[in-house]
Amino acid sequence: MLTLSKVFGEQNELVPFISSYQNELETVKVLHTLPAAKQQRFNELTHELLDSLDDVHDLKACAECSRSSREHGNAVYTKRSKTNESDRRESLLLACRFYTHAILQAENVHEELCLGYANRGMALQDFGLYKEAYDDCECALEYGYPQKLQHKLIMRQAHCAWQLGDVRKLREHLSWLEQQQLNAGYVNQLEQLQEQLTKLQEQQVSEPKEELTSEQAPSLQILARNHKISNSPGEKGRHMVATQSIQPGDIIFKEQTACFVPLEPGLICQQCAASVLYAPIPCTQCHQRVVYCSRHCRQLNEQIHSYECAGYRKNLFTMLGVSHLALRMVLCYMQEWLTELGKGSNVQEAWKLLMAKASKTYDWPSASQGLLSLCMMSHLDKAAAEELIYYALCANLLQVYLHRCTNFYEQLEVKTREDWHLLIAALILRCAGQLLCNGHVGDTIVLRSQCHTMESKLWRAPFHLSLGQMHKFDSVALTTALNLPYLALCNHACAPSIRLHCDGRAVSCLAAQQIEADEEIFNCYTLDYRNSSCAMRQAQLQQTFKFRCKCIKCASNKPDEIFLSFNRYRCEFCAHIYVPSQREEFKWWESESNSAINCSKCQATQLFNWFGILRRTLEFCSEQQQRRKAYKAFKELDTWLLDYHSLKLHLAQQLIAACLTAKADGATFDDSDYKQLSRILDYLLAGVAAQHGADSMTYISHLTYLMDLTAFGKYKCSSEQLKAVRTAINYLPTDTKRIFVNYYNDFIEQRIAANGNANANANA
Ligand SMILES: C[S@@+](CC[C@H](N)C(=O)[O-])C[C@H]1O[C@@H](n2cnc3c(N)ncnc32)[C@H](O)[C@@H]1O
Repeated sequence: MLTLSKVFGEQNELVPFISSYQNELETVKVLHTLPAAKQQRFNELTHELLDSLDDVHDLKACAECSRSSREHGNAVYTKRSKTNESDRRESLLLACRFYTHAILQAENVHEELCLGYANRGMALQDFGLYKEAYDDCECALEYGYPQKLQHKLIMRQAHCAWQLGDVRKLREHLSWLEQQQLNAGYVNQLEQLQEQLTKLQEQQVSEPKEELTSEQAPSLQILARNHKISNSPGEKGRHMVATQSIQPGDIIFKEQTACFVPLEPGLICQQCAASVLYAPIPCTQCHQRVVYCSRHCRQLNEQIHSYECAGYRKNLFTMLGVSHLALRMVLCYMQEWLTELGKGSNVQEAWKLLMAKASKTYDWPSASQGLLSLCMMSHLDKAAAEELIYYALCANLLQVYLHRCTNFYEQLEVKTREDWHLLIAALILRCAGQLLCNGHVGDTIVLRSQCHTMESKLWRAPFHLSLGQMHKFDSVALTTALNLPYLALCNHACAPSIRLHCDGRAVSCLAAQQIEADEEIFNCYTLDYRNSSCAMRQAQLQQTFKFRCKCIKCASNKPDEIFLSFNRYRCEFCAHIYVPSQREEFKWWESESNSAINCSKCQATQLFNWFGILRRTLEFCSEQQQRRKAYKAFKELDTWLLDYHSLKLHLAQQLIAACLTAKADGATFDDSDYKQLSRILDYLLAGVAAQHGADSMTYISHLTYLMDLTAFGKYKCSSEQLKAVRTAINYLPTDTKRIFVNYYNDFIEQRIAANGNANANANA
């Protein structure tokens, strides 16, 4: 297989040096107007690269693997207990895991796919995941489930429809079943479901209201006119300004993008960006790299995916980073941009017309997302020549990919092919340039990497965790790269005045502090002033965003005071208080390299034996004696690590997580364990609030420890903390929120009620 760097290296040598930048169209023209021999070699290289990425799987082997996984699933499912609820659940979830493997491994082998789906549907239905089970039956039918057995699946779908209260579907399936020759057992089931249908019809005098689905929701919601976009010319460009006093926590706007790519394609739904928890539905063509949370999502993404499927199959996009999102932008907004492009009689004119539209000023809140995106700024004109050529080569590669591997160009009939190739490459290049300084990354709370969603110990019922399992949702992951052109109108400050909460493709922008009328509203493009030094931020802002930050934090005479306060050590030899001299040394425990840290006064290299001692005990937290050692070692950190030291917070988190994991695995804890853990947790939460803010995703992820300890009845939770938990839950994305709300209601509410604090419900 050819590598991107090798091909780009060779192509680079064929292309003349671009000494002065004009625009994206002129840049890609350079790649299309080489002397004949060079042009031929250049094009050959692109084609060879695309060909070399073809990864054809042996379908016979896929079918065998899939069958074997399904048979394992069947063996577990058949042996499920009829009496012991927890054993039964364990078998069902394990069977589901095997069936999911079977579905993923089957690739495009329909005979295996339909059986995998049919069997997973059966296990999911038994577990109570009716929506997912219903979809699996539908998939099994789609992939050719044997006709003579189809009544089994339809009966299952009817059962799920009944459980979901879906009268229309239940009626539809029952009327199909009534036409069939069924044996006595099925006739009995049919009669029971007919009774349920009558009951449901009586209950539902009116049809249930359709929920506002993502595709109907407006892309931008300005919930209160508390801000405006200022177009004033000048160094800062457009920016967001408050038009009235905004209180902390007030919502400023909600933006939902049509354009994002999952950073973990196999775990995040390609359509709605939700975490796919239980039952992924993969595209069967692109080696499991694309999954959906439902058939509905798969259907909504069909058009876009038809242009990307081959690219995923070739694993092309992971190599291209931001250029993949740039391609998505072109795919998502092309229809809108075509109106303008189509008016030009040649490529030059078409480009000019579109760029004229891009340089105008609009009423930004009411502009469409395609128009807002078109108008986003770019700094490609300031990029170094190598950077510019790299993005141009990516754009060219994607343009050739669209032409060779998809039918994308069929919608563009208006001009000659060559024109369109130039235009599309120029548009991809332009979008990449815009995304470099306007793109966003979405984060969410996820299950720890070593845990599996279908782990039986985790769940007592669908979306209901078992007691003591909440802490497994203690990880924050960057899951999506999103284009949010309205949010992108916000300028940067190192102490932002907003905070963002992601929910799939949507982001809510809330005031992080009081913002007065006429004050500018700031986002933060880098780590904030508490988590990075001024020099680190200035370098990044200059490099990527091409400006020098003059915000209050950068302009203050001690810009790094707070950041350094999280990194103060006491010297093991002379007791002097110091911070490491090199910024790479600040988080040395996260890096592989073993660079020495020296005291700034006596220059002695620090031994950090205390670190090794604590780290070793963490591995044996199931043993009480080791835990005692760990608590003691943690206490002794006070000597060496000052205040809310980043390392001490890290170790506090590791210690609590290790202990709660040991407890979940059956270790016995006594009151002194809980006392110690509560003390460490108080320190951790206060430190994380100081470093990241009590509304940050990191803080929310640490509240999972508090939730477990409170659920055990072993943590004295203050009413402020409970309020913080309930508020935090409301900021979570819909898919995770459901799990947190259930845990709160299942375990914590009872505890509060027992302590006479009964009226707190997480669904506030
Ligand atoms: C996401 S855009 C923000 C909106 C932008 N001002 C516009 O007119 O589209 C980021 C770019 O805005 C400019 N910018 C953002 N914050 C700035 C600041 N604090 N000072 C100067 N320029 C800033 C930089 O050019 C940066 O690359």
